[in-house]
Amino acid sequence: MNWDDSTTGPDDAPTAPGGRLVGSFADGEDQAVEAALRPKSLDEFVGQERVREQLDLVLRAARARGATADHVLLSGAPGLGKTTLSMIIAAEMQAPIRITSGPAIQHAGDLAAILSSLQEGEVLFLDEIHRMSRPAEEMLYMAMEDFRVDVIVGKGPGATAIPLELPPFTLVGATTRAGLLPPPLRDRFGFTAHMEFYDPAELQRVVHRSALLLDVEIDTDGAAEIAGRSRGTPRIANRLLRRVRDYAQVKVDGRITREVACAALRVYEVDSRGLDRLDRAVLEALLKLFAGGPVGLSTLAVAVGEERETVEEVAEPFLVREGLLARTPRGRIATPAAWAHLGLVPPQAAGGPGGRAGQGGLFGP
Ligand SMILES: Nc1ncnc2c1ncn2[C@@H]1O[C@H](COP(=O)(O)OP(=O)(O)OP(=O)(O)O)[C@@H](O)[C@H]1O
Repeated sequence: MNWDDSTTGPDDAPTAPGGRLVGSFADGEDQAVEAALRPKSLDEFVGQERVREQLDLVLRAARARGATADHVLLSGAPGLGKTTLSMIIAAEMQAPIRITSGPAIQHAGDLAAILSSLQEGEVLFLDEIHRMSRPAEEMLYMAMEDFRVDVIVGKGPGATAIPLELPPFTLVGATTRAGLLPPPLRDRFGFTAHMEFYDPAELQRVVHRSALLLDVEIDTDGAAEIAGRSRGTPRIANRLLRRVRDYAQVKVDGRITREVACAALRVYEVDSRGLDRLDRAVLEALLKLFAGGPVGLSTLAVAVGEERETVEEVAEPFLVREGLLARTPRGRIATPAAWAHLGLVPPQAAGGPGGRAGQGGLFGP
């Protein structure tokens, strides 16, 4: 996704309907299986060629110098492999890793406790670093630069700062919103990588790799079909693979072909472009009720019976990224691709209200 901070939010923010198959945040089941599916080295990590190459250099050079690697900032949408990459950094540096997140660090003292217990060379993975509290963030500046923090003891005029030396460590910060990071924090990272959405060929490799680890038989077309519906995100690819595997086990002989993948994903209502029921409901309302727009967000939300925020934060980012919907100052409008995807004819072309063309194969053969 063009994870453009100004126009998009997480595509399955907390308002998302529960258990969304194409949501990019990890659910309980994901967390249970993700450990088994995570690549353990840079060589195993699929795609993101430039990031991999640059990171490889950073880590090799640090290893050759016998030094701790520079701090690394990883930005990109959820499920693209930021946690995985942080673990790989630790593995490649043969260092232990400590995992925490911005929301877990509300007080500077929370951060001081973590920092003061780090071992030399340890990797500290700080997920959602943009959600850390301000005082903790300021403490981090000094820790990153000078490997030192000032612990404030007492309150008011009697408060004193006790300097605390820290062992050299590597901070790996992860954020979905690099634009929200204050520049002084961003500037303290020696290496910054933006993770892009994966192309279908890369996702196909992710699916094949995971199928092998899960002991699932899948052919090239079956993997391509799952990859094409995974919204550029390995986490979604792995989740769709597991659901298709269920279908293949119960309905056929366990082997995943294109036909099996299409039939399974029809059951789960994930269409050929990776849209789910909510995404299509928004598009259908826009096309059928409002002739493709422009229509205001609130009106559109009422039409689909969802909260405004759900439409804006859950459905729209992917529709915008796919070039199916545009946000304009006058309201939401559908693009020609949206008409084509739902197999409908725009009013101008039909010479009247939007008409139905032959129903395109929304879910594949
Ligand atoms: N490049 C990759 N190659 C193979 N598998 C990958 C890759 N990137 C991610 N995955 C798989 O996708 C899943 C999600 O990855 P990960 O947890 O690292 O994402 P994330 O960006 O940290 O997400 P979040 O921001 O929600 O924590 C993992 O199971 C991992 O195995």
